[in-house]
Amino acid sequence: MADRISVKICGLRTADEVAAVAAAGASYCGFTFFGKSPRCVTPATARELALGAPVGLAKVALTVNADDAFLDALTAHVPLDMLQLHGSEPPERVAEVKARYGLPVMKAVGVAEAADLATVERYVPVADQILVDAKPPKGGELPGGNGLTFDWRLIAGRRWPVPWMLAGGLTPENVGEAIAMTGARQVDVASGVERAPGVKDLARVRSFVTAAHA
Ligand SMILES: O=C(O)c1ccccc1NCC(=O)[C@H](O)[C@H](O)COP(=O)(O)O
Repeated sequence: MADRISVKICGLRTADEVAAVAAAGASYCGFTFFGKSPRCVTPATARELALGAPVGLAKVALTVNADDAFLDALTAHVPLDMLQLHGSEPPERVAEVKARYGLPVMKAVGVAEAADLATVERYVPVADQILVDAKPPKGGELPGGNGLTFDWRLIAGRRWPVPWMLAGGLTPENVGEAIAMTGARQVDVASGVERAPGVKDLARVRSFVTAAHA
């Protein structure tokens, strides 16, 4: 039997959300550290959530062009399993972060057209994982978490020599089709399982994980 699809639910803000995500069978939970995001949490809140997370649920910190001072404080304070770099960090910065903190690093890359796949290739030698996400709208406030899909046919059948996750506009309704079309073995969602910006709908979280696993 093929391995089960791994699911990451991103942008958690409460202990109830963390517990529900774990109980639903997700593999990763994400905490967002980006001031303009409705999903933003402080390191102090993330610490409490991370300390209360069940064993086996990987805790991912999402940052956007964070400097060493922020990452030093974050990693000293919050027990984390992975760093997700969601800004315009170049490959050299990904390598630097990986070496400095000794944590696996996932680099998000926005895809809107075939040419963007060359960007994915640039990160393959340095990132532990790649998050293949929709490209954010030009001039938008958020570099991710916008609920936008991209044309999944662009990556149908594509394989990279590092683990990768599919993200961007996924929902309980479309995640099965997205997996079937792209061959993704890992999926990530933020807004598609919310009832209001930054507030997870726990029934949709369960439906998403069930649909991904099906
Ligand atoms: O979720 C945010 O608010 C966010 C803010 C800044 C950078 C990235 C952000 N989210 C990134 C994620 O990991 C999302 O899960 C991914 O972009 C997909 O989001 P969505 O389309 O809403 O499922």
